Amino acid sequence: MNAHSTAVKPSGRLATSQAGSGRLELRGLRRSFGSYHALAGIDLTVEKGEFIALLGPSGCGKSTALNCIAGLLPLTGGEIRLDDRRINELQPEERGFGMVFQSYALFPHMTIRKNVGFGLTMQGVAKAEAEKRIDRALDLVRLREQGDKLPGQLSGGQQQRVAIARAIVIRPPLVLMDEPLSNLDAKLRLEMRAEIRAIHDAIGSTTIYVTHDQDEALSLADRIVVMSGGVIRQTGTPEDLYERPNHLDVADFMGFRTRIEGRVADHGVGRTTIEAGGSRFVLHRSTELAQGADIVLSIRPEDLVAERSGDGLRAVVRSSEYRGRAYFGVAVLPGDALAYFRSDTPVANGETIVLSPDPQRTLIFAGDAR
Ligand SMILES: Nc1ncnc2c1ncn2[C@@H]1O[C@H](COP(=O)(O)OP(=O)(O)OP(=O)(O)O)[C@@H](O)[C@H]1O
Repeated sequence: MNAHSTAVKPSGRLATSQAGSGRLELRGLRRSFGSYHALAGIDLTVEKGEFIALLGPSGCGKSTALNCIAGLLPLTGGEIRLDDRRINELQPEERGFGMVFQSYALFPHMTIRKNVGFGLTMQGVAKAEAEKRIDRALDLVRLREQGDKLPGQLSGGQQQRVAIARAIVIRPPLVLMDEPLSNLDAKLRLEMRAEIRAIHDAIGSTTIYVTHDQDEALSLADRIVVMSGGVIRQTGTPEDLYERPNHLDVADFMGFRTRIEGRVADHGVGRTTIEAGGSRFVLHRSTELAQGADIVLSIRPEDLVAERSGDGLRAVVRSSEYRGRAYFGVAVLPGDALAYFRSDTPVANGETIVLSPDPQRTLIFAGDAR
């Protein structure tokens, strides 16, 4: 399928055209419900052809952002621009975006072909052209043979593929997906993930994909946008987000489970002495933070290794389990903070261990980072 574009006719309605399009700009996007700010000022530019994942915990405002972009929810502030035209005032159907939701939202009494072709009928596309486009969309989702069935005769994964075909058949400048795989089992999710990216590449559209699953975001997206509390905390490539979270909320969300407050006791080149969790130990790396500065350490379980002795955080094992290759567990630090660790040998509940943070993979945030 060709990448498609839109232009605003003098009447203000969107019409399709073949010129390049799909660049989306969000400027100071706000949406409040009463005094609650679900979106507290979102700025983001999505380039044509990009695959963006909106990632964040439940309630962070992801779906609200998507619904505002789709035109399903009016803004309380800010501006949405598509290819440098303001589209705030356009109705959802005038925006012409393809949408895929967690619930497939298919018409149960219509055949798969009719479901896929529904948007084309609404657009007044001639029958012969519509049939060709339905064939192509069904080919892309590998459902050509199932066209005359009803949705109820298909599996969950197949129904979601129909929903995707329906979204892309109208050749939208932008495809919006809200947790489209949440209703599928683990194996199917993995298969569909690869298919969604392949379809995106094949049609050259711009895609915004909402998820709370970091693996999904890491594997699918060109850029990930992490939200919390109605704002964007960090935007970057999957590698940036995984390796270099720049905010504690992002770190939490990217799997840095252990969070320990402390201070920089001393530092020199390639060496930082830290007091945290009731222990004093050396991390073999430099820091730009001043001596005496309050800090928060943020560490992934695989990078906090249990030893029987040595330099690190002293803690008491609360529980542990074998996960193939290594043991993972939770230990309690003086002051009751929890540390999530890895051990290469079995550890007993109640045993005192020394947790050694990987110096290069431990994040050090200034204590007032929040
Ligand atoms: N119609 C509404 N009326 C009042 N509050 C709302 C409404 N819709 C959303 N909210 C609130 O706005 C916040 C953001 O909701 P939103 O659905 O965007 O979150 P989300 O990040 O998509 O979460 P989830 O992953 O659970 O769907 C939530 O606190 C929610 O309770």
